[in-house]
Amino acid sequence: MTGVLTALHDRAREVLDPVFYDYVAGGAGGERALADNERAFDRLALLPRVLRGSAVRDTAVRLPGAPATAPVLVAPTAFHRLAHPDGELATARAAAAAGVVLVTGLAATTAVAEVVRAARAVDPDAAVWFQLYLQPDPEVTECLVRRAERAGCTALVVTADSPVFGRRERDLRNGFTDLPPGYAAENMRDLPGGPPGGTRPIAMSPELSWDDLARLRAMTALPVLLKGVLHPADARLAVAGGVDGVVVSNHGGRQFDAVPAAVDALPAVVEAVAGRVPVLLDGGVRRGADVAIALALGATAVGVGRPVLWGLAAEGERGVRRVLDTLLDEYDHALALCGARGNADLTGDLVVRRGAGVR
Ligand SMILES: Cc1cc2nc3c(=O)[nH]c(=O)nc-3n(C[C@H](O)[C@H](O)[C@H](O)COP(=O)(O)O)c2cc1C
Ligand SMILES: O=C(O)C(=O)c1ccccc1
Repeated sequence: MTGVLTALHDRAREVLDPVFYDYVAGGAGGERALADNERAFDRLALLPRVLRGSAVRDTAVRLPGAPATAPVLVAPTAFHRLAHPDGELATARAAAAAGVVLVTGLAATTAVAEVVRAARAVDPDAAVWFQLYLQPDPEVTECLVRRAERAGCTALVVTADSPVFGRRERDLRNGFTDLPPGYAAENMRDLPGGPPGGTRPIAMSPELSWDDLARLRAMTALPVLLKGVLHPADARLAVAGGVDGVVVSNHGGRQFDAVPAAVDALPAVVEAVAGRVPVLLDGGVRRGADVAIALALGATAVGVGRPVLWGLAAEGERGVRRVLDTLLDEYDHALALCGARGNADLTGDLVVRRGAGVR
């Protein structure tokens, strides 16, 4: 029950300011979607094949803007310096050392150029992607894209599940609305229309449309992934709009309480995308077996959000490294126990509903 990730979570709860702990741990509304993300994995089981394994298992995946890489990514999360003084620099070093793609966020407390530099100092081939919210002013968006390109990011992840900010009852109760003094969203510094040397607030807009995605698509040669897709029709529109990947996500249950668990939304999106681009998933991944379940259901890779912040808060770079290494070790072990020689042997017939029997 209490694996490495649980222990790091417990430690993070002890060391963090309770207001920031709540910000990370919490979700929108009654936290039903938050709880369901993990519970949905608990409701699924894997049906191993026997006598067909291998001593060496091929866990590498091909993703846009990344060398052959592990099937686990660091999902974009805000404000790493509130978890640990080394902030995003520690996360970047740990991800690079583990061979994992880091998706650094628009709301990072370290500028993207510094994040990429830290990752590349560990591994010159380390892949860092940049997550952004399309800003209502296209000039601001363009400036952010150029910044990510110049920094050396190899893909963009556009988060589409936030037309408005989620109602997070813990944050409302605690009065947590923004970064405390002394911290800033460094990627928002020196932008058109903003104060010289200062930062602009990150805007969310309910008026964004597929035209805005098309404008971004035309703005850059970098691969673009669309994050926060749950409806299969949106997955089809995204592929038609030229995206290079789709991320099935409910934002860790932080946006809308009424949505299903990410892994429950995955199969329909995989079917709609029909192999045209990779489908990624995040939300509720806590064990290597969860990675295996998601891949068996058709995901190419999964993102982890909160566990990375727990590792960071508990032990800095070392804690993030422990989170990622544990998930990758557990995943390799799950492959062995499934009789899989690699990711490709994880097929849909291996996934059954726990408690429902096997047909
Ligand atoms: C504290 C925190 C901040 C987050 N900030 C962002 C963000 O700025 N942009 C974004 O696209 N997703 C953000 N997310 C969502 C994550 O990218 C991811 O979808 C989610 O955490 C996955 O669920 P998990 O925490 O269960 O792994 C955030 C999540 C957390 C916990
Ligand atoms: O907290 C979040 O989930 C999030 O996505 C976000 C977005 C903008 C600023 C800070 C956090």
